[in-house]
Amino acid sequence: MYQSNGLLAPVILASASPRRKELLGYILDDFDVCSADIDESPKENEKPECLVERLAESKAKVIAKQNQDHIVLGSDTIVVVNNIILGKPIGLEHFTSMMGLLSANTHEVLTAISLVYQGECKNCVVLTRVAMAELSESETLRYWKTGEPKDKAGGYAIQGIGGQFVKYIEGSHSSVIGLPLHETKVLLAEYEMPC
Ligand SMILES: Cc1cn([C@H]2C[C@H](O)[C@@H](COP(=O)(O)OP(=O)(O)OP(=O)(O)O)O2)c(=O)[nH]c1=O
Repeated sequence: MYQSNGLLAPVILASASPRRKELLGYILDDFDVCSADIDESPKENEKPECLVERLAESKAKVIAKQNQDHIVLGSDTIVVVNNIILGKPIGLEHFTSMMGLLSANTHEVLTAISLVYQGECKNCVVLTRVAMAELSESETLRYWKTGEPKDKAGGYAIQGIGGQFVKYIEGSHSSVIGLPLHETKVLLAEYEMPC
């Protein structure tokens, strides 16, 4: 069968994130999207890199179960600061405490990608360091009211209003937004059709 992406099988992005869909569109001509609902809570004493990889793989596996003839891509992003894992803020209080940890500090953003095809998994975890400026209480409240923080790991979006709080990054910008483009391209290339 001819594949427009030049891969062995069609691709499904196992995600509800519009940002991941947009990013994957930069490297693939054609793919389907299907959101994978999984329990994202960490296990006791689970290391951040293990958690993020497990979640990306779980998302891919849930969708792969019904789509054995597709390459399924799952991804997950978490923020880690002072050894504390930050997911998405569940309310203003939670968000304020997150910003307290991130303000005038450096944190890590971990994004895992997982490709599942015919029962086989290929995973990759990408780490990016982000240095944040100091945020005042009023700035924090104003930012919360924009609505941007609520569906973002660590409560901010580097690609949006939150970009003004980022002093510098070391690593992959696309990974912070949710899908490391270079690493995704490299992993997908392992499924290229032979010429
Ligand atoms: C730090 C940061 C995170 N994010 C986003 C990326 C992820 O979409 C989100 C983290 O939540 P995830 O649970 O990784 O992903 P999701 O719930 O958005 O989508 P799905 O599980 O269906 O794939 O935070 C940004 O968009 N910008 C940022 O600067």
